[in-house]
Amino acid sequence: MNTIFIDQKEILKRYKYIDKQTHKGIQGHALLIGGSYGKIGSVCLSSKAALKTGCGLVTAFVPKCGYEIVQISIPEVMVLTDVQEKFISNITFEIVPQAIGIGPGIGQERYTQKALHDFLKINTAPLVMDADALNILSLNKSWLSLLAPKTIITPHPKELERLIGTWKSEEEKFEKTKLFSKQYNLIVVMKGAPTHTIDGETIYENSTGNAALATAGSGDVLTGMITSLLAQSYEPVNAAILGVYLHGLTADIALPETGYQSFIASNVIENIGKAYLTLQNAQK
Ligand SMILES: NC(=O)C1=CN([C@@H]2O[C@H](COP(=O)(O)OP(=O)(O)OC[C@H]3O[C@@H](n4cnc5c(N)ncnc54)[C@H](OP(=O)(O)O)[C@@H]3O)[C@@H](O)[C@H]2O)[C@@H](O)CC1
Ligand SMILES: Nc1ncnc2c1ncn2[C@@H]1O[C@H](COP(=O)(O)OP(=O)(O)O)[C@@H](O)[C@H]1O
Ligand SMILES: [Mg+2]
Repeated sequence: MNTIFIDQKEILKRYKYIDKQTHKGIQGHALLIGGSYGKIGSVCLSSKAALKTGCGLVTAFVPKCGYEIVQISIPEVMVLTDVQEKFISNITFEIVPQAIGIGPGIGQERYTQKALHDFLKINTAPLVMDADALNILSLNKSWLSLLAPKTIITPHPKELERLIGTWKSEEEKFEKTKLFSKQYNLIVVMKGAPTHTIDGETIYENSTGNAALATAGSGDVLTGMITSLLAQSYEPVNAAILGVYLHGLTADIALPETGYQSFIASNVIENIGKAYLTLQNAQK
């Protein structure tokens, strides 16, 4: 098996410094599409995480009921709304994002499924798919062929099972996921403890993170972080690997202060800066 252990040394090979002359227009524009009535928090978490991971602009596309929630909870984020009040039914926008993350909290309404299908048919931006976007794909497996090469998917074990079916051993899980990655030319972020990112035959095993991450919304945050890195022009596989590494590192940094139990997804976002600083300090 071709497994690469992703530690700080491997990350420093991939991490890109900020150009002193940069501006928000070239730092990348990320679009996060998600949320439904009662789950607007997920897209708030993804959007804020995207900003804190360094892209220049973030727009959230949410159902109408999410408009004020996103505007008030994260004023830095721009908001576009669907025509429907409680769920997404028609994904249209005039902005040109450098990357899109779709799925957190989006639900599986029939109209949302159709909206996802129509979106996949026309989308050309680098894409991260998570949560209910993956569950919708599991219900409509023929749509997998609509995904552009190197689309990143970020399933937790249950979402992965819905996509590839059950496995009897860890070995079988890896074999089936590699086959799936090759069949559809996808990058699969197999979330777990630890998380493995699979790109065809290559497995990248992450070295950061701990059980404090077992908390609502921590995956939604990861989606925003990887989308942000994609928007900043990281190659998809490097966006996935670096996003997973920084995400885990936030929990390692926060653990002495929060303990396992009181760490929440917002603490991931709060500690992204410190996680980045470990990389900058290591290169001095
Ligand atoms: N504030 C908000 O708006 C939030 C909104 N959110 C949004 O809600 C939507 C539904 O997402 P979801 O992941 O909660 O539901 P679902 O896909 O049924 O999976 C749950 C089942 O999967 C399993 N499982 C999970 N992890 C596992 C592991 N590591 N290892 C093993 N098994 C694991 C476990 O199954 P069990 O073991 O119980 O059989 C568990 O019961 C989605 O759109 C999301 O973005 C949430 O992010 C929360 C915050
Ligand atoms: N025990 C654990 N150790 C390390 N990481 C974990 C652990 N439990 C969960 N995580 C991480 O937390 C995140 C959970 O994602 P997910 O299940 O999608 O959460 P949500 O949908 O609530 O946002 C993943 O990145 C996963 O790897
Ligand atoms: Mg999730």
